[in-house]
Amino acid sequence: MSAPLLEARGLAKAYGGVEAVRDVSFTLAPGEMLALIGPNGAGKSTLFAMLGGQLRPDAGRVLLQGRDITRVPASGRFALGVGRTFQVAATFPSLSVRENVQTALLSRAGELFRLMGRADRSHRAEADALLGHVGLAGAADRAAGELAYGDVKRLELALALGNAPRLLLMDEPTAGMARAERADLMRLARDIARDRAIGVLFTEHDMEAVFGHADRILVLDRGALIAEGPPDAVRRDPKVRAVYLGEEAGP
Ligand SMILES: Nc1ncnc2c1ncn2[C@@H]1O[C@H](COP(=O)(O)OP(=O)(O)OP(=O)(O)O)[C@@H](O)[C@H]1O
Repeated sequence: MSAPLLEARGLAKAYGGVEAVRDVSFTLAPGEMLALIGPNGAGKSTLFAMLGGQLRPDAGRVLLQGRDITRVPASGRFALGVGRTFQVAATFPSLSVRENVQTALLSRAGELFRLMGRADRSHRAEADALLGHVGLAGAADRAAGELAYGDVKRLELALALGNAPRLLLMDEPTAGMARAERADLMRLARDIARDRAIGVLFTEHDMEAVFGHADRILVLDRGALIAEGPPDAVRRDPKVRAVYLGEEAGP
């Protein structure tokens, strides 16, 4: 059997006396949408940062297609095909939508230093193809700063795809979006994950986005993984229900 796309083995991290993440293990397959949920303070951000390379675990391993990347920093993981989107979108507002994607493509190719005067020509066809994938073909010439928020999130997805990731880490992809836009973005991410065999791990507070669009869900509580499985099984799980009982965002 080939190695999973991503494997976490016994990850742990403590801040002083607070065990933020305790012995967490899971795998992620190519093309799979895996959600990471849990109440406030459960350890989601800490786990996410260990997978992205922003934080070194106290114990445990992170493997990408069987390769141990535990000690590889974020920049090195990016080069190995680990992409990331952020809660607050990172775009250049004064550049056009197309130029934003061209810039990401140039930076992948290590050509950023030659950017001046070239962005208008370089990687134009590839940028337009990516914008087509995320439904922004009609907005290519607009300044990124003029986009509606939902479209900024689509642009961010196009920027992440510019690096041809194998694994995409999405931190609260639908934060701040209207309900209808949220479903659209999640569908888009899911289609892209399947079409390109990209494994997607996302944290999310919006339970509709999670239970409607994840193939599988990991549930953290006080640093420990208390449940893992497809949405229906996780929704019925008594441990999960107990954790979310009385919480507004309960599944
Ligand atoms: N830099 C830090 N120093 C000390 N304690 C921290 C630090 N970061 C997180 N913690 C603690 O670690 C635990 C896990 O926090 P973490 O932010 O990973 O949870 P979370 O699930 O992402 O929470 P939220 O949903 O509120 O963002 C919490 O008890 C938190 O207070």
